[in-house]
Amino acid sequence: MIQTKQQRFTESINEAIGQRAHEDTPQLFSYTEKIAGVDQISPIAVFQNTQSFKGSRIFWTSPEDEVTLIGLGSVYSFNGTEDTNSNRFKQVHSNWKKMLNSIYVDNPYKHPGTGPVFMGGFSFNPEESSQLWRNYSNTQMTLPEYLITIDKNEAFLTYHVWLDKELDIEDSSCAFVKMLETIKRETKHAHNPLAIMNQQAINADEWKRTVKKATGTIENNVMEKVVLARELRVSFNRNIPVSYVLENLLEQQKQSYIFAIESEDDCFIGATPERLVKVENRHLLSTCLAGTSPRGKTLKEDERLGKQLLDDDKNRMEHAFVVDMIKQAVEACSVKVQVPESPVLYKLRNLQHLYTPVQGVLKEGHSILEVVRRLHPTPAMGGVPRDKALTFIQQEENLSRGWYSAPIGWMDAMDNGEFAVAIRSGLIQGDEASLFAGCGIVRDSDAEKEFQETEIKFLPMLMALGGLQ
Ligand SMILES: C=C(O[C@@H]1C=C(C(=O)O)C=C[C@H]1O)C(=O)O
Ligand SMILES: [Mg+2]
Repeated sequence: MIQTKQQRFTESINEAIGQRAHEDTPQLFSYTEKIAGVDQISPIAVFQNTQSFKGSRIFWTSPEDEVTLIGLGSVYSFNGTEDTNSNRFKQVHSNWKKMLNSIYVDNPYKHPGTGPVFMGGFSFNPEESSQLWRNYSNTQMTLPEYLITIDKNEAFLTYHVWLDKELDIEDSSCAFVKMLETIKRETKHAHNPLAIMNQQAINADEWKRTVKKATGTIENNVMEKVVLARELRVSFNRNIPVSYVLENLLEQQKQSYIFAIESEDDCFIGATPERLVKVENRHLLSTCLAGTSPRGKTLKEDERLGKQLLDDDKNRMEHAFVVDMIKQAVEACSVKVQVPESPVLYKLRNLQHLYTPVQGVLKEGHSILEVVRRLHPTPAMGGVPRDKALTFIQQEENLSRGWYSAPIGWMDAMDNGEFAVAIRSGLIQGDEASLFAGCGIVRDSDAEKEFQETEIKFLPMLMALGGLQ
């Protein structure tokens, strides 16, 4: 079995070398193999058993259909230089298309999320830079050395290697086969729980004053909605093991995307319920998620809170701004757009939201990144009108958002992909973490209530860090 695999690999790489334009022209080889026995693969075990790639791993699991992508290492990374929002997505798109032209791809499976896949994310604001987010570029997309794709009953391993003078075919084929074995290794350890030593809400009172200022600005008809966020800096008794937090998030937040993006010594991690856009075989799905209530302690209370949320004018208003804008953006690049008349509830472990899906079929010649470019930031993260709200955020929020509330995700060579909005998230730095939470401020917002809303939005991350039971 192993021998056949090695043989197919060697034949393929030799074929790629034979077809290479010139020895001095850089060329990548992309090779995908199906992995037998998907039930023996645990995503968290894969993460734990690949410590040698620490600092350059990307973990991604989507909620309902549970597609898992794990990227290890990097053979090519694109760090954008464009500082306008619109240009950076265009820049990534053209860079990716150019890149794909020089990759020899052996992927007989053509399954979404296999073969060459660009993974990573963006900052909320391309013009912002800060000490806190020093290890994350404003645009950072990576072609991983290894990519493990798990989709329901199928799993795949994709491997990338440069066909250059340093290439040793024997070494490469051994490394590939070794990774096939590593993927199926069991997890070994149980973690000791973490203890919170200190927890500091950054500028909490100032944040409430800013909310009041925002409602004042809304009353003066300068804008209609703005999303304001704040930071909680938490320190622990020891270094935070990423796989421990990841394991907890996977267990506790099943309705969310679970992600971890390592960069050098830091890790941006979270459980976001918010899909920005998914494209599979040109079918497009986006999500409007805004309007929030806690979960009830009993079924009865939960249903009462849910009904209250559905009937609440203030929350419906927060939500409607998002639906209007996403519908417009999706219509600009899709046909057959479908949007339900009214929202339904989307229930998470710690809270519930108003939810409206937006579907369509992406027009020929349009890419997922174009949809991201049109959508980011939606009024669920920025506001309405966008420019007024962004100016308010920039001038008043007093926070380095970094990658919080920004698009993260992946795209493949077949124009499939998925991006989520990175909320319910935190930046892990050694034994400390910065957690972020925000909420939509509209005319009827009350500063104290909005503050409480951000408190419950910290819960998913606090729970996963072991700070709450
Ligand atoms: C900004 C966040 O969440 C957003 C704000 C919401 C609201 O104000 O009701 C709900 C979901 C998200 O669109 C966050 O969780 O940090
Ligand atoms: Mg809200």
